[in-house]
Amino acid sequence: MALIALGWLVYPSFIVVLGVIGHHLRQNRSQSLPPGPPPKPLIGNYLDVPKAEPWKTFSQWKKLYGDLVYVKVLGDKLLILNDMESMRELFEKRSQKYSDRPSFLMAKYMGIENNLSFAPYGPDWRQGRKLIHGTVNQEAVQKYHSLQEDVAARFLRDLVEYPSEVMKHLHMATAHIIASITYGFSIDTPSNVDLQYLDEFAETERIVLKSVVPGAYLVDMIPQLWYLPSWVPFNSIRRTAERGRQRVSDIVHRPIEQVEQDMKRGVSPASFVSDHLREGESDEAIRQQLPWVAWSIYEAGNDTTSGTMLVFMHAMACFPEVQARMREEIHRVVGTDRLPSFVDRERLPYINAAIKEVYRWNPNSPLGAPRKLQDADVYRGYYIPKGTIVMPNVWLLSRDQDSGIDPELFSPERFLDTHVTKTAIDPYSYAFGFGRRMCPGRFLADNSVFMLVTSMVATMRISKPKDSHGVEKPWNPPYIPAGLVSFPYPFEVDIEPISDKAVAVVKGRAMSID
Ligand code: HEM
Repeated sequence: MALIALGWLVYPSFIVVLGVIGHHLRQNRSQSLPPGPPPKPLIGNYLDVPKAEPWKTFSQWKKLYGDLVYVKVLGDKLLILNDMESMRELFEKRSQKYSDRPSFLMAKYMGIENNLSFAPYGPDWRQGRKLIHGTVNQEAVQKYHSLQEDVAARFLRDLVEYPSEVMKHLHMATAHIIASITYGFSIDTPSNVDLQYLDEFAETERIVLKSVVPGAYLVDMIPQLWYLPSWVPFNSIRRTAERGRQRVSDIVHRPIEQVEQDMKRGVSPASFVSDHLREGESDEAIRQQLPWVAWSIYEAGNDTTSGTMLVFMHAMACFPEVQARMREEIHRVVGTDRLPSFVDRERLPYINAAIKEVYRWNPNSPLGAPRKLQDADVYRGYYIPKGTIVMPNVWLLSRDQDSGIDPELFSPERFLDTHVTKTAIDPYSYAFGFGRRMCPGRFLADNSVFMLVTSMVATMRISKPKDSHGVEKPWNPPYIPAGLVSFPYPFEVDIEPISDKAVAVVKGRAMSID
C-alpha cells in the first residue's frame, strides 16, 4: 500500500516538475525568482518547511534570504513576505492581483468556497463583503454595545458561580455575541435548539479548518486521486467529500429556515439574517448568498474572538504585575461601583495598550490568511509567477524590537510614548489582515475583546492554576501549532473574584438584565 501511495505521489509530482521546466523555458524571462532555500528534486522545499510554527523558521530565513523568500512545496509555489513594506505594496497597492485565495479541491467540493473567507476574488465575494459591511462597519457596530455589555456581565456572573468552567463560559459568551448578531439567537435563555447549533457550528469549523490546510487531504496535492473509482480499497475521498458537503450545507441552511419560521410566528428578533429577509430582498442572487454570508460571519468571528481572549488569559496569568496595573487604571477611571462600559474606553490608555499587546503577543493568524497571485508580477526586480501563494509573516512583525522591550514579554508599555522613545508597530496594522480582504469584522471583534477584557480585569483575578496546597502547578498552555489560526487550546486557569464587592456588582448588573 505504501508503495502504491508513493507511486501516486511521485508520478504527478514528476508531471508537475516537467510542466514547471517547460513553463520556465517558455517564459524566457530576465528576472529571477526571489531567493529561498534550495529546492530538492520532486519534493521541492517540502522538508524545509516545518509542520509546527513554520512562521518561526520563515523569520529565520529573513536573515539568510531577505524580506522575500520563495519556496516550492510539492506542486505549490509559496512567497513569504517578511516586512511590512512588501505586505502594503502587494496586498494594498497591487490588490487587484493579490486578493484571490488559494483553492483546495476538497474544500471546493464541500462548498466551503462559498464561505467569504475562502471565496475566490470575484463578483460573489464582492457582493458578500458588501452585505457583511452593512452589518459590522465602524458605525453599525455601535448598536451592539449594549449586547456586548450584557454578555460580559453574564459571563462574569457565570465565572462567579462556576469559576472552574471558565473555558465553557468564554466559548458561550463569544458565540452568543456573534450568533445573536447574525441569527438573532437568544442570549437571555438560549434554547436547546440554539445550543445545538453552536455545537454543530463548532464541529463544522473543524471540517473547514482541515480542508483549507495544504496537504491535509492527499487529493489536494494529487488531484488525479479524485478520479479513482470508489471500489479501490482505502479510497474514501468521494465519501469524505460528500459527507462534508452535506454537513456544511445543513449547518448553512438550517438556521436560516429556523429564522424564517420564527419570523412567521413573530418571535424573531432583529439580526443580520432577519433584517435581510424582512426587507423582502428581491435580488435572487442575494437571497441565495445570504445563508453563506451569515455562516461566514459566524465562522470567521467566533473562534478568533474567543482565541484572542485565551491569549489574554494566558498573558494575565503569566504577567500578574501587568494585570494589576490594568486593574488600577480601571478602578481609578471607572470606580468600583459599576462594571466598565464603552463610554469609558477613551479614558483608558493603559487598557487600550494592553489590548494591542494581546493582538501582538501571540497573533491569531501568524501567517495572515494566504492569497493567490492572479497574474505573474515583478516586484523588487524579482519575478513572481502566476498562482504563487503569498503569505504575510505577521508573526515577524509582532516580534519587532523598535521599542527596546523584549518581544517575548507582555508589556503594554511598548505602545505608550510616555514610556518608550519609539513605540512598537501598531498591531491594528497587521493583526486583522490587509487590503481588500482585510477582516470586515475587526470593529466588532475589537469591541468584544475590549468589553470582555475590561470586565474581567475589573472584577476577577486571573492566575496560574494551583494544587491543593496552594502551590502553582507547572503550566505552559500549548498553542495550535500550524494552520490558519494559532491560539491556545482550552487550558486550566484560576479565576476568582477580587472582592465581595466585585461579586455584588457583578450579580447586581447580571440581575438587571434577567
Ligand atoms: C479578534 C478577532 C479577529 C481576528 C484576529 C480576525 C482576523 C482576521 C484576519 C487576519 C483575516 C484575514 C484578512 C486577510 O486576508 O488579509 C480575517 C478575515 C475575515 N474576518 Fe476576521 N478576525 C477577527 C474577528 C472577526 C469577526 C468578529 C468577524 C465577523 C464579522 C470576522 C469576519 C471575517 C471575515 C468574513 C473574513 C474574510 C474576509 C475576506 O476574505 O474577504 N472576523 N480576519
